[in-house]
Amino acid sequence: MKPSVILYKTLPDDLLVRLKNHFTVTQLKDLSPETVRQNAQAFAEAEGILGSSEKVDKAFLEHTPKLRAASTVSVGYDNFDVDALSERHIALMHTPTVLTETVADTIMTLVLATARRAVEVAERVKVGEWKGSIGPDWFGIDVHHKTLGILGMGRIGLALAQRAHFGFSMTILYNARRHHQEAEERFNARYCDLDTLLAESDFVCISLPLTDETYHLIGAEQLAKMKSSAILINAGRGPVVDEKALIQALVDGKIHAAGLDVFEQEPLPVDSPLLSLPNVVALPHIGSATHETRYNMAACAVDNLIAALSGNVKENCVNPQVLK
Ligand SMILES: NC(=O)C1=CN([C@@H]2O[C@H](COP(=O)(O)OP(=O)(O)OC[C@H]3O[C@@H](n4cnc5c(N)ncnc54)[C@H](OP(=O)(O)O)[C@@H]3O)[C@@H](O)[C@H]2O)C=CC1
Ligand SMILES: O=CC(=O)O
Repeated sequence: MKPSVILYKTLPDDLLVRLKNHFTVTQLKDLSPETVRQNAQAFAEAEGILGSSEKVDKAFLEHTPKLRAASTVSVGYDNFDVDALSERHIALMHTPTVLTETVADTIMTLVLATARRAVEVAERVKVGEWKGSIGPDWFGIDVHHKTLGILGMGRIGLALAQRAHFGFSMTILYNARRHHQEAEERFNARYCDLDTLLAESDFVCISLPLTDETYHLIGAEQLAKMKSSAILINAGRGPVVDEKALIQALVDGKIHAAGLDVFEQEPLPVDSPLLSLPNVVALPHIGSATHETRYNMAACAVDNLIAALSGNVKENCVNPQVLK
């Protein structure tokens, strides 16, 4: 008999067929307590789950006594209680690498859009304000040859450094838990402590995961250390930045602008003060959202679940110790 799995995300048709070739699939809209209650038998039988963005904690796991693998269509896994999964010997699979280049492109988009005020001035054109030669009140600032500070020199940080170094002749500073020889050798990146990076960067780009250590890593104190001409870009996770402190820093002119793909609450509430600030570019968490990359992520997640439930994992496992 095929193992039972819960799918809580829409998959392209061919990937759904691939999943169904291996498993008995119950497709549900989410993992909310209500959905779990209404489908108690399916959760009781499930050996695998596949989807994204839903919280998977101890309380959820009580409803899935047979679970052996969870496959997330994302690289970030802060919505999973990894310790609780590991205690139960449940493998957590994720999708690194396939999205790296696309997310780095998104970060560069935010760098350029904020520096050149592309969204703001395009809106002005649309409402008919472009009536003659533009003056300094529509000007932006240069990106090329500036200093880019990267918080988190992992896969995405490295791909960003490549773009900034070769494409824009930027000086690269970075902070991570350890030194990254590849970044230093290929992109002449310089390791800095956080305070130095904040003080010297024209652009501070966050590509960090959300963990206990990175929660509110950037607050009022850190924002005050940035240049008043500097721009903050966050494409890691919203709660890495204290959003209230960021709004205050933008309102007070402590920093020049912000480009944000992630927020403390998503979707961003329509009454967020961020939306009324002209120097903020707010994107709806589109870091990896291209047709090609989202397809590749879904395919990777399907293959990950097949590998995990057939005891054939070679890569992409967050807690490989459970496989021993
Ligand atoms: N906006 C979006 O749509 C997307 C957002 N993301 C986010 O980007 C994150 C990074 O992805 P990826 O680059 O693949 O992950 P990696 O694991 O490759 O890189 C993470 C980097 O963060 C560093 N880091 C972790 N904790 C700390 C800390 N406490 N202090 C300093 N540095 C730290 C790591 O340091 P070290 O190298 O020293 O271990 C590493 O350099 C994801 O976890 C996710 O949250 C990812 C994809 C899309
Ligand atoms: O935010 C997206 C991810 O893949 O993580």
